[in-house]
Amino acid sequence: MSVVHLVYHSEYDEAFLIKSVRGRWVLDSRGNPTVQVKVVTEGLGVGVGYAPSGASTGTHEALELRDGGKEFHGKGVKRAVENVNKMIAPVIIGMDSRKQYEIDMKMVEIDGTKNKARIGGNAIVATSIAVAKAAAHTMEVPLYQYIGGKQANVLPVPMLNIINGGVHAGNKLDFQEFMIVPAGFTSFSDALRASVEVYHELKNILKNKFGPLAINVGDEGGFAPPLERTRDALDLLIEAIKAAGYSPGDQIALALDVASSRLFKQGKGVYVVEGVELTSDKLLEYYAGLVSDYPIVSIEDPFHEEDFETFARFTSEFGSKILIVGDDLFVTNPERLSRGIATRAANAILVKVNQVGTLSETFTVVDMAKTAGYRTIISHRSGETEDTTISDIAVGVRAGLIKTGAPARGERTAKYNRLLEIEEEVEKPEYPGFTVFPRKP
Ligand SMILES: C=C(OP(=O)(O)O)C(=O)O
Ligand SMILES: [Mg+2]
Repeated sequence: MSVVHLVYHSEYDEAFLIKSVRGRWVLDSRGNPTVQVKVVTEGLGVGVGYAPSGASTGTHEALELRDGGKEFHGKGVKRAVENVNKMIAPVIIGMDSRKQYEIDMKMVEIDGTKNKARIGGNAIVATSIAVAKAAAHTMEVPLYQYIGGKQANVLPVPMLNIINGGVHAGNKLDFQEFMIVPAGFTSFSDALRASVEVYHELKNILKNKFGPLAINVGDEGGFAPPLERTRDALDLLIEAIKAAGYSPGDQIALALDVASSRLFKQGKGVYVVEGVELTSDKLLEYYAGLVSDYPIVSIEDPFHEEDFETFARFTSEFGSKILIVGDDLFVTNPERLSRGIATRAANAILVKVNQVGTLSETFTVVDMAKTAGYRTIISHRSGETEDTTISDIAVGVRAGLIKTGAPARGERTAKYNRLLEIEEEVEKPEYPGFTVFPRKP
């Protein structure tokens, strides 16, 4: 049975017909242009969708169409916006906004490429989201209920990236994300409050140890201190959790996104970690050491995006202890996920709508993952906007987990704030805590 069910009434109702579709460029959190689409229905339901943007993108993601040339240093989205207004709008105007799948497939069809390169994944994803929001608004239901029905009441466990490294920061940390995971609480709001307290303790610790420059932040709002070693970053997280009065492992655990495709040297077939060349076997041993020394509950992209084999070995050895998450590995793509399921490459998937390009394909992936017993983590991108759609998706599909950066910087806090609002709105909010992980560390 499908775990995602868009509330859909088949009767004809003029109110849901799409009246207008308008694309424009707006700015994202890195100061780059991105695509915004506004869809209005005949019943005057309004939906606004945005394309987020990654920095450590997977090779197999839907293509983000950029103009090249001089404007915006080549990052302009004029063509993508034009594609919304000239290619997508004429086709979907007049369609029933509740027919998400048909609309998404229409866009896939007129694009005609495997990776949405013609119209642009950015044009398509912003439209897909705007359509769902316009339908929900017309129906006068919140988006999470439109996606998951009245019974959608599970708030996700947040994974908060509070030390940034890799391509998201200007420091020398090889790993991209050092996250705290407040799983030992009974509600989302308590978990978030505790995380914010840890964030502020970390800020004090960093300032005292390294001076005020150490509290500059990276792309996702986490601090980007002048560290070089993974263990030093993890030690600081433990220190901050304790300083805030919480118990590491029991109340607040740790998680990593290695984003290891960026550390992999193709020609030599090795990873460079802290200046040392490691084979995939040695890297696996390195992770084993980290898992035994720290209360780690999840490691994302431990191996590069084509290495299903070592992923599978790691999962068979550590899958009963931690989540092994495929992000660049799966790129929210049904075909790559089925390969992962068949080869037992992981036990969790990072879900980013813009990696695949439409809501319908995203829901298919979530369904597939859940059916295979995989955990699902709904995720932001490092380049974000004020859009809060992922919060509603996380609740709507009962994802259980969300990854949306530090609890600072407006484009990240918007998502947390939306979840606080949803928690108050639903009748019996549930917070899954450690049940979404194989075990408490
Ligand atoms: C959120 C991430 O970063 P980006 O958006 O740069 O891919 C990630 O790698 O999980
Ligand atoms: Mg990642």
